[in-house]
Amino acid sequence: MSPSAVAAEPPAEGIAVALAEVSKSFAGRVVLDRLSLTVARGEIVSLLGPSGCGKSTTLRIVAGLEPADAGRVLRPTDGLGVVFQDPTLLPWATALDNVTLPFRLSGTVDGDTEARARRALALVGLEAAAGLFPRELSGGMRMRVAIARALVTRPQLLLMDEPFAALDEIARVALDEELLRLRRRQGFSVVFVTHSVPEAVHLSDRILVMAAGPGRIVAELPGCGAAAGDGDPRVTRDFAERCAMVSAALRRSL
Ligand SMILES: Nc1ncnc2c1ncn2[C@@H]1O[C@H](COP(=O)(O)OP(=O)(O)OP(=O)(O)O)[C@@H](O)[C@H]1O
Repeated sequence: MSPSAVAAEPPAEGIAVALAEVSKSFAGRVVLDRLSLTVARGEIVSLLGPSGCGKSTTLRIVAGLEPADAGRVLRPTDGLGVVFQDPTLLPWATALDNVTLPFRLSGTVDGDTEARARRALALVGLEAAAGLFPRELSGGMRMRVAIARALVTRPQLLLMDEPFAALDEIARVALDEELLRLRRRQGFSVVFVTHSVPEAVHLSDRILVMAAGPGRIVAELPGCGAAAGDGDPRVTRDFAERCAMVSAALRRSL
């Protein structure tokens, strides 16, 4: 961490993450300029914006993988789960062993570890695949293992960077539904980076549209996440209208 980097602090009650006036430069080029955002406990918030506007940098600062140069970063002190586009599973380890990895990395394996990993696999519908290796799983199943690994420690906050972008449309929508179901069940918050307007609208309670040069939030719009029920919201007129509003904000951000 550079000497000027800001340290993270725990957020206030009811808040999952807050960035206040966060700035970040790479080699003298300002990538984020006094960016502020707040995510409430249990909320799903998507970051949407043109390529290079700083979505991943924002997520990496929240994750603590990148230091901010200025501003305040408030995030949970008791761990968070991170899922990237590449599920980054260990190819030589079974699905079960991949899910136990966070405990092995932190040296906290105990008599309950395997049962917790099996429960996390069951949460994503993969209890029967515990003994399979990544090469024996489809792309969607590998991503489910990565989600189980991110959730196995029961984090309050999940950070996801285009996690379903490499999947086909059917697998992607199924995982969007899965994530909403898991959130209803476990109550975690999500910061979700995506390039897909329908995905952002489907999943999110709120959508933050970013613009580049330097990266900042230029619009905030409601998604369907909070209203998600059993039916498919993507076929409703309300869904189409929300998508049109987000697309218009995205066009204005260019
Ligand atoms: N470690 C780094 N060193 C130098 N420049 C970086 C670094 N990380 C990101 N950048 C630059 O910061 C800018 C924002 O990158 P970032 O990956 O956050 O954008 P993004 O909105 O997530 O893009 P995309 O949608 O294409 O994934 C880009 O110009 C990128 O080249």
